[in-house]
Amino acid sequence: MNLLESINDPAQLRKLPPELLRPLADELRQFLLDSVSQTGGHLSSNLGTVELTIALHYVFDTPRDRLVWDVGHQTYPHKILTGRRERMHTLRQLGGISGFPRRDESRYDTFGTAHSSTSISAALGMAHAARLKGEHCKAIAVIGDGAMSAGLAFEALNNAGIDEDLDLLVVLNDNDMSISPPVGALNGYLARLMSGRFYAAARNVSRRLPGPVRELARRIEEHAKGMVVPPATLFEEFGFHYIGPIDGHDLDALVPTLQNIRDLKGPQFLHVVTKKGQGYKLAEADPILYHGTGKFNPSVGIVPAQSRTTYTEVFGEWLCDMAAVDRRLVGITPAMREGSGLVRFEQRFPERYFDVGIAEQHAVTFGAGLAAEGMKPVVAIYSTFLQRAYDQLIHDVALQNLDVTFALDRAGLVGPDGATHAGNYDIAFVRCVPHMVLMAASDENECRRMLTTAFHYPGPAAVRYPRGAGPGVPVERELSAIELGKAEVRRQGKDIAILAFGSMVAPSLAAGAELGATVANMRFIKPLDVELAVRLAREHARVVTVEEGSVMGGAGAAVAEALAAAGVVKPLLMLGLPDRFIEHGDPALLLASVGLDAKGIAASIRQRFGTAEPRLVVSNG
Ligand SMILES: Cc1ncc(C[n+]2csc(CCOP(=O)(O)OP(=O)(O)O)c2C)c(N)n1
Ligand SMILES: CC(=O)[C@@H](O)[C@H](O)COP(=O)(O)O
Ligand SMILES: [Mg+2]
Repeated sequence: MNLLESINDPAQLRKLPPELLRPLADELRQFLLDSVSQTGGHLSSNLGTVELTIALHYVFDTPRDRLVWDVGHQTYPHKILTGRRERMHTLRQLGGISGFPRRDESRYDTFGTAHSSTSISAALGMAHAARLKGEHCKAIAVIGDGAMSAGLAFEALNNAGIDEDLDLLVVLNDNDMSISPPVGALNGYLARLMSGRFYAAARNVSRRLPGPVRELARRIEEHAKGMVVPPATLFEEFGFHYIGPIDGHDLDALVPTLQNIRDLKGPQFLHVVTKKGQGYKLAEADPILYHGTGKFNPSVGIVPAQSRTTYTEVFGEWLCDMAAVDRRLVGITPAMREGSGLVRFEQRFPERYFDVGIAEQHAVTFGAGLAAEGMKPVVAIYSTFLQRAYDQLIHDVALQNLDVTFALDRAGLVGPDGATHAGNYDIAFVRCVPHMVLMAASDENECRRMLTTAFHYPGPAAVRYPRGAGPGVPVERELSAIELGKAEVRRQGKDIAILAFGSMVAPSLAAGAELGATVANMRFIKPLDVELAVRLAREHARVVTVEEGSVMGGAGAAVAEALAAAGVVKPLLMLGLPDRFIEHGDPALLLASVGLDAKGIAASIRQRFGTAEPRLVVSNG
């Protein structure tokens, strides 16, 4: 019998006898592997949550009971069991289902996520809402050990445990991994809990467990008699009833434990131990490689392919080169060692490498502290995750004019991760901060030079660059800087001046060639090359700005402000990302869909300036 195909809704799952849950888990895991190997996606974490997902939907009355996933990259089993099995082949593709929970995708997705450590706060809000509305349901947050390391999670714990009547369950899915190995004292603490708490765990749940499990628990309890009762856990000190750790792949332990907890009142904390990559040997052996995958053949595994140099690799190499010549350089990542290109740096300069955990706010202020003492920190951070640390950027770094370099990876559209991970706002939110320097790299070599420029600049400076490869420009070995605030004209034309920023220089050059327009690589968003912008505006009948970032408040707006301040009134077309969230999909298709490929740029210019009389046009795409 194909069990999985018979489940289109958790209500159907709940009708299964418990002995069919194991075969269901095996089918689900196989389906998951087949499916993700054909679409790409977050594999290891999902292989690890198969049993936990089944048990949660089996025991709780979802969606009446609110299941809130943290990060949401481990929700494929949840998607499969909640009516989206047949759409899994569309995962993370244009028009397909998202790789993360989405409220508009399913009523089982109670809270949209993808940035980490929000689940306890959101579930707490839901638990309070239920009580205020007089509804009876449980709010359940499922959070990983990596996500648990963030301040936000602890803010929520701190707030939740004081309320003894709250119908809240926090499930800690502890697989002893973040994307890379977890860091910090919490990780050590969880490991100690795992080694020392089995007796307490068994004692806590044994009284209401079914036959065989109760017997096992009784034997453990018996065996442990005479042991010193361990002190209260950290989570108990926060006001939670702590249960665990239990084996998160053992349905015979998970289901009765959850059934037991279901009937308990007050904040509950269940510590579940799982294995990242469970059930697929290759992923178990290398959960980092299989954290996020492209398409691959499951019987062979991921085969490293020759590909073009990425901006991330350019950064990683620059960091090592600069660290070799300047001992003050310190590299900081908030839990994104692989994604941000710091693997080699850690190997070569371990004493100057800091993975601070999923803690963007701390990463930035930690950098500020280092800079305050004369070190030269480089904070490697995805544009989207810098959003988490905006106050730290302003209050701790910029306000004190501290010498921190920001390497802003994944600037612009990122593709399959979609709107949650798109780095669309950094231009708008960084350029308005005093003291900040902000550059956008138009090719790989310029990226290296800009990083050197930012590093030598004696204040806060950021370089933004996109996900993946650039135009393929060879990268020099020297560490040469660019003159601060100086743009360059890359193509001389007439009538139209295109002022392009970063990744939009290459398509603008192609559009400029088609239209006979002048094209400038503006390089700096701040300080803007006002002199060149004004001169080009004066010399041309029409001005166009192009950026891979939000048009509102973006680089085009900076040009508009500069022209207005200089009293230059010219028809101005501002191209960039529109005032809406852009979904997941192939990055090239996404850029084309918002008119930011060469064809789209040329078409927009023709469409807006196709009239005989130039007119002032401000477009938000
Ligand atoms: C605010 C934020 N920072 C960084 C990330 C990138 N990220 C996604 S998953 C992940 C690791 C999460 O570890 P854990 O919660 O233990 O889940 P696991 O991957 O082990 O299943 C990280 C760092 C993110 N999504 N959000
Ligand atoms: C879930 C999450 O936040 C990360 O795993 C992210 O998907 C990584 O993105 P990149 O693939 O761009 O490194
Ligand atoms: Mg983990």
